[in-house]
This record gives sequence, structure tokens and C-alpha cells, in this order.
Amino acid sequence: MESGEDYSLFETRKDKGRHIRRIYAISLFVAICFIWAYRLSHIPAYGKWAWLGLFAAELWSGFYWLFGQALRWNMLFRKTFINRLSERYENSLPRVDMFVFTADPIIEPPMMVINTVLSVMAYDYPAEKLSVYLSDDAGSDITFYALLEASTFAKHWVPFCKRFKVEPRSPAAYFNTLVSTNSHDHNHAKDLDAIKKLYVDMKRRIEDAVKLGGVPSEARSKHNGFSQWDSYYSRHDHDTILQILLHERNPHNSKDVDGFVLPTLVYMAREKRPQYHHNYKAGAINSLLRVSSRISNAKIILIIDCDMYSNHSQSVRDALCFFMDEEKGQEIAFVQFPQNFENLGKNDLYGNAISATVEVELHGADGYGGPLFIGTCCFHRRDALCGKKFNCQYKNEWNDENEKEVVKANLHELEVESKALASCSYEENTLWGKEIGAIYGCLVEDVITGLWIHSQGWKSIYYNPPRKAFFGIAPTNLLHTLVQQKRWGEGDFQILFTEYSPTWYGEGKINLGLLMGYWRFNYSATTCLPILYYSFIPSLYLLKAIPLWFIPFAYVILGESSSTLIEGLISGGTIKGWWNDLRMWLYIRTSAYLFALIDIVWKFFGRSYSSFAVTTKIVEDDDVSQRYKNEVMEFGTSSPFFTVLATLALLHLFCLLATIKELVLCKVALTGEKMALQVLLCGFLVLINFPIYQGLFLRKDKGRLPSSHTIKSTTLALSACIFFKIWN
Ligand SMILES: O=c1ccn([C@@H]2O[C@H](COP(=O)(O)OP(=O)(O)O[C@H]3O[C@H](CO)[C@@H](O)[C@H](O)[C@H]3O)[C@@H](O)[C@H]2O)c(=O)[nH]1
Ligand SMILES: [Mn+2]
Repeated sequence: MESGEDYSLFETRKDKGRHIRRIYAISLFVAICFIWAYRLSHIPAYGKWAWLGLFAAELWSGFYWLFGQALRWNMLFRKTFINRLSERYENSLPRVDMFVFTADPIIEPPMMVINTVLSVMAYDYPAEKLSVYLSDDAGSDITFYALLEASTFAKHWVPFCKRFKVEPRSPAAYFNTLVSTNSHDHNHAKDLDAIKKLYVDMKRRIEDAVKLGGVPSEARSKHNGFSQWDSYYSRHDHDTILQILLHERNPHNSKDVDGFVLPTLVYMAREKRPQYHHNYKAGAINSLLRVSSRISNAKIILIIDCDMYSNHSQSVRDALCFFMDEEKGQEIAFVQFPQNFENLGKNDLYGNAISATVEVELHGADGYGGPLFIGTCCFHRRDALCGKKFNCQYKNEWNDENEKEVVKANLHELEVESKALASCSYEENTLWGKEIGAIYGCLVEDVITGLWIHSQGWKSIYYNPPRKAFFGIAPTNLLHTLVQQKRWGEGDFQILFTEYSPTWYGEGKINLGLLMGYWRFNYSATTCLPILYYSFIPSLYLLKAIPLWFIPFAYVILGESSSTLIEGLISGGTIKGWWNDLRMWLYIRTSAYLFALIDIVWKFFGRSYSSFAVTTKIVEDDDVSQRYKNEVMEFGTSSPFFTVLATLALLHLFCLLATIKELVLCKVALTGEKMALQVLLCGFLVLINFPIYQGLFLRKDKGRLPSSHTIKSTTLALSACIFFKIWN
């Protein structure tokens, strides 16, 4: 056997700029130490506590920054060789199961869900080895109806994709790409027209059902699967609903129009009862793990949310290059792909690209063998996800007897047996959710599950391919983004207080670099404290004209912002995008993370469970989508998030105006550079908050901040200013 890189199924490259990056980071760290030292050695007699507060804020921000550097120190980049894979293994490729999750037919439209399903059914991979499972936590008959329609459409769509090597294989996304390209191939054009017509007809039927709020009785009577809804009371109270829609052992309907077998397709709505907590997506993952173990039992599992379609038909093969690598494959538990979004607009108004995470930090975590599991677009090894510990004896075995056993039963038996595996009581007194499957009790089931897997000795891989592997839908209004960020901030912080906390639990099991990387995420919600402090205190001090010293910050602030700018530009962003990102960075910390912390404290004393608010994936009306296109920030409703943001923004504005007024009247002299920098900070905050002032005072459209907010926030901000002025 040959050895080394020429033989390997994948290749690893180190970050080319790592030396410059490291020197730069060290220089910034030195500057940070200077700031700390300065704070400690210059404590003033007057304003001592405010000063010490600043020191605490800087101390914590400094540490937080340091955790971030751990994720930048050792970045790795991967490349796969799918030709080598097929040369060696084309006839013995393993089965792969795909889990798609949906939870609400209103905010996750069935058309979106089936586009995701169709895109993964059409992977360039032997169809008899693929099984697609849809978990529907809403137990919606309309989603089921849509899936039924999709199973028929797939008979045309899958062969069409394979015949013309279509990319991407989500029909909606593919038809969108056609607007700009013209086909010259006559056969293609003919088939394309036909398939488009089928798609449009299907879409109309499904959207009509959505509009009517029910499945047409004609369709209902055609398929006996709908009878399972007879015992359905509500989405929180129903039996398991399980249907194997396509399966090679069903001779009537498992073949496509060219006579080839289609991937297995299964619909599942696990049992729900009010007295059992369903553990959100983690619960759904675990039910599917069991159900699929009975039906197809593939060793590799793709976990994908319904809002992320496959954008590249080769991704399964890419992932297998890691798992099947003869030398390093057996220790890999999961291969995480980035989450990319197609609806960000040019300048990513709400900073949803999370490009620092997907373009930098996950590469950095890869350097320590442990990119985090981020919930979707991730291929897992079933063994690892099901709680198996890694040890050196573990061997990759892809085709064993176990797999043949699963198909022995007839389809009906299979359905009945699988149903039992998705019942509420199944997990009572078992280790599911604790040591087996996705871990319960945390709003970021993904991160905590990944951590658990790492602590069992497994490694993970981050693969960010040149052609984006998945595309999803990001929130398109400010509130949705903030709510999502609150969930993440809260969930990541929760981990610290579980038995899985990286602090005591990962210690010794995962290396220090990775530990710091996890902390970077775990502690992100706490950064709201220093940032809030910073956005309050210096601005208020302007009113009293007490200089605080800022020069040592210049290097750190400029240095940090230019490195985020450079990172942003390298990952394809724009300068305006960077500015938007900076604004969102501030808003997330001053509102989403603040409420996350409040919730955590609240729960500490009272309620024990946080609820998972599913992110809305659709733009409700034309006006809203037009504003999104024009990059006009969307407020529209009242929310405590907005009250905080607007009050802060006004506070900065008032402080700045008051200072300017006093300067003009020559009441105070600008005592040197120190005061100037303070004015600059305040000025910067006013500049970045411009969309809020517009929303409060200048806009007339429906997306503006409601006038009740204008009154509330103005009152709050004014009182804070007056109070501070009198008090001091
Ligand atoms: O009770 C539930 C709630 C949610 N979901 C599904 O979970 C997925 C993620 O929910 P979404 O509202 O889209 O959350 P995001 O904030 O977009 O998701 C990110 O963050 C989550 C953890 O907070 C991860 O689960 C996701 O994979 C990750 O993409 C969706 O497919 C939902 O249908 C369920 O299946 N059951
Ligand atoms: Mn999502």
C-alpha cells in the first residue's frame, strides 16, 4: 500500500498567514496588558468606582479576546479527493441516512421543506443506499401532503438531475439559476419545460392546501396515510405518525421514470403528549436515530434543517473522503460543513452571515481536532452520535451483516415496529439524551452534543468546500435575528452549568486550545456587561467632562477593527457589510445577550426550562421584502429589545449634543486628547445608530419604530441624562 498524502482521501493545509497573524495577535496582547496596567496604576481619587468598573470591563473583554485568538492560532483547511474515493470504493460505498427537521408549517413553508428533501434525495450517490427521513414536530398533515407530492415529483426530478448533471438539486434554487443562463441543448430544453410544469403544478396544489389550511379531500381519500391523523388532537397531543413513502421493497412506487430505484423516503411525527417534555430538536434527532436504525441503519447520518438545501451533489462523497480515509478516518465522529445563506443581500444588513464563525473560527477549532457541531449541514458517524466511546481498537467497517438484517421485515411490520421507537415513553429510564444521541436540556443541542462527542475521544472535521455545499435562509428582520442570537447566547451559556460544562468536564479530555474555543462561545452572552458599561459610562461622563484616558485603546480598537475588516473582506464581504456587522455586534450584545443573561438569572431562581423559539423563514409581505432589498432596517413592532436599543441610541445622541452645545458656548475646554477621544467614541456610537434615529423620527413606512417607542425611549434616555447630571 502506498502511504502519505498521495494515497490519502483528503489533504490538510495550514493557514498560510499564520505567522503574521500570530505576531499581530501578540502585539495586540501586549497593548491589552498595557491597558490593564495603566488602569491599575492610575486609579483616580474622584470617580474611582467608575474607573474600576472600566478595568473590570477591560479585563473580561481581554480574556474574551484571548479565547478568540485560540480559534485563530492554528487554522486548518481541507481538500478532498473524490476520484480516489470512487476508484477504491465505488461498489462498496456505505449507506447514508439523511435527517431533515421541520417544526411548523406556517413559519417553515412546506414548499421550502420539500425543496430541501428533494435536494438531498438527488445527491450523486447510489440511490439504494440513501434514505431520507423527515421529522415533523408539528405533525402537520399539510407537510405530509407536500412530502407525498414530493415523492411523486422525485420520480421525474431525480433522473432529470442525473441525466443533465443539474446543480443545485433543489428544484426552486435550480429554476432560479435558469433566469440568467440559457440552455442550447434541445433535449435539455424539452425536458426542462416538462419538469418545470410538473413543479409548478405541484407547487400550486401545495400552496392551495396551505392557503385553505387543509388537505383537499380528494387527495386525502387517495392515500390511506392520512388516516393516521384520526388520533390527532393537537401538535402537542397525538400518536406517532409514521409512513414509509418510498422503499425499494415496495415494488409499485419505489422506481423513478427511468426504472431506477429511488432513495427510501420516510415521514415521521413522533408521539407527543402534554405530560412529556419533547426536548425540541434534540428529541426529534433521537427519535429519528431509533426509527432509522430499524429501517436503514446507515452508519453515516446527515443532519440538516429544513431551511438548508444541498447546493452541491457531491457533498456526500466529500464527507466520505474523511470518514473512509484509511489512515485517519476511524477517529472522526462528524464532518461539519459551513452554514451559508442565500438571502443575505449585498451588505448583510443583519450580520447573519456569521462569517467570523464559518470562515475563521471553525477552521481554528479544526486545528485542535474539534470543530463544533453547529446543528445542520453535518455528517455524523452513527456510532459516535449514539454514545459509543472512541478507543484505538475502533475500526472502520462499512458493510457488515447488521445492515442486511434491517430489510428483512415487510414494510407494514417495519412501520409498526418503527412507530414504537418514536413513542414518548420509550426514553424513560434510559440514557437517551444524557449519553446517547443528542443531549437534552440545552437550547443549543448541537454545541453540547458535539462537546459530548469530543469528550468521548472522537475528533471532528470542518470542511469548507470551494462550491458551497448548503444554502439556507437567514432571518430577514432585526427582531428575528435578535431572538435567534438570544437563544444561542443563552444556550451556549447554559452549557457551563450542566454536567457537560467544558470547564470541568472537558478538562483533560479535550485540549486547552479547544477548551478556550468552546469558552469563546459559552461566554459570549456575558460580553453584554462590558459592552453595556462601555456604552453607558463614558458617554455619561462626557456630561461632567471628566477625562478618561483612551490612547492605549487606539491600537487595540483600530487593530481589532481592521482585523475584522480584513477577515470580512477576505471572506467575500464588503466594507458596508463590515459596518453593518459592527452595528449588529453592538445590538446583539446590548439587547439579545442582555435578555439572555436576564433569562438565565430568572431561570436560576424559578422556571427550569427555556423554550426554543423557531426562527421564521419567510418574508410576510411585499413591503417588508422591498425594504429588505433596499437594506432598510425592519422594526415594525414593539419589543423590549427595541426599547433598550433605542434608549441607548438616544442617550448617546443627547450626550453628544449636550457636549457640543457646551463646547460651542465655551463652557468647557476640550481638555486635550483624552476628552477628544471620549467625544469620538460617543460620535461613533451616534453614527452607527443612525438606522435607529431614522426609525424613530424620520421614517413613515410600516417598518419604522412604533411611536409609543419614540415616547418611551426618549423619556427614558432624557431621565437618565438629567438624573446623572444632578446626581453627580
Ligand atoms: O421543537 C423543535 C424546534 C425546532 N426544530 C427544528 O430545528 C431546526 C432549527 O431551528 P431554527 O428555528 O431554524 O433555528 P436556527 O436558529 O436557525 O438554528 C440554529 O441553531 C439551532 C440551535 O439553537 C440548531 O438546532 C440549528 O441546527 C442551527 O441552524 C429547524 O429545522 C426546526 O424545524 C425541531 O425539529 N423541533
Ligand atoms: Mn434555521
